[in-house]
Amino acid sequence: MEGHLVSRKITLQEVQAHWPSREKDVYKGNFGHVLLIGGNERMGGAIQLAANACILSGAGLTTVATAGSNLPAIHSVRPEAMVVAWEAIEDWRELMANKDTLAIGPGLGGEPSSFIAIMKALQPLIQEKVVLLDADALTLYSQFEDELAFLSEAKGLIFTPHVGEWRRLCQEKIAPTDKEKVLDYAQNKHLTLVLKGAPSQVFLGRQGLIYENTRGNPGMAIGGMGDTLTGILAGLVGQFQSVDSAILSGVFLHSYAADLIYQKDYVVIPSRLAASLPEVMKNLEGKNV
Ligand SMILES: NC(=O)C1=CN([C@@H]2O[C@H](COP(=O)(O)OP(=O)(O)OC[C@H]3O[C@@H](n4cnc5c(N)ncnc54)[C@H](O)[C@@H]3O)[C@@H](O)[C@H]2O)[C@@H](O)CC1
Ligand SMILES: Nc1ncnc2c1ncn2[C@@H]1O[C@H](COP(=O)(O)OP(=O)(O)O)[C@@H](O)[C@H]1O
Repeated sequence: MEGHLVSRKITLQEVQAHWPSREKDVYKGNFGHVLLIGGNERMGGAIQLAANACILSGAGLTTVATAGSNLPAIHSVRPEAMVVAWEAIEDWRELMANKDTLAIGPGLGGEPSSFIAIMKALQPLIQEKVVLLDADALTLYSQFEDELAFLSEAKGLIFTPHVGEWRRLCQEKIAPTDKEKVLDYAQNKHLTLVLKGAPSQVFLGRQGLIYENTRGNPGMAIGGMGDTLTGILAGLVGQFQSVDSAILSGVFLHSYAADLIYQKDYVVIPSRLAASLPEVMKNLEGKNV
């Protein structure tokens, strides 16, 4: 039956109540090292947007693995990022070993062999990692689902499809409005599923819960907005007590920051949204220093 399950709401009050404050003596190692993988020669902007949002949402350290041609652009826009050209990577496992969160997909392109090589390198490390698949990585996942079943053993597994990617993921078998079946899908795969839309829904497969976002606006209908969400989510994972609270808070933060811009602007430019994050997060923390 469609729409049978009741969703909880992700509200400003709830997000504010659980927003973490930074202790006085923290250092970058307390907030996670994120590895972002994506950005082929044509879509370097996608991984750049993700890296920008990841850093500006407070990740302790951010490393980007991308096509070599993207390195100068990323360095010049976000010197805080460490950047590795994927042509030069001889051992993906070594690169992944000291990273806590891996986000794969923005601008990756659809070429299967390098994706499978990355996934094979990840397999022995899977239980220590939080893994987020987005964009082209979701399309590739839908083609190699059986080989990638090991992903369910990850410390945290997050998929962030828009409706087009969702259709591919479920082989057109589950309507995005059929919450019961979407939750079943997330539960079977031990997955936190962010089904992006207006509004976005979050299916917490490991807890059997569904949340609906209460923010977002039509100014967000612009390329790069999902890449920005991926950066925010990856950036928050190392800053929250649990993966699920980071994802719920991140989905809210993304659209809340967009709503603040939409009050004045007709369209919400993704890099502008990212630039506003440190201040918006400070207000969500709500603690006077
Ligand atoms: N600056 C850049 O380099 C950018 C790169 N991008 C990258 O472009 C690649 C392809 O992503 P796309 O999403 O464009 O293409 P996809 O082919 O993955 O998805 C688009 C298809 O899904 C359908 N669809 C149905 N509902 C949809 C919805 N609510 N939102 C979006 N599509 C919906 C569309 O009609 C279309 O057929 C990704 O790697 C992405 O990261 C984009 O994010 C745009 C910006
Ligand atoms: N009309 C809208 N109302 C609310 N949120 C929207 C609207 N349009 C887009 N969004 C949000 O913007 C983001 C778009 O993501 P996506 O389609 O993956 O972008 P891209 O692939 O170009 O980076 C999602 O988080 C989605 O929820």
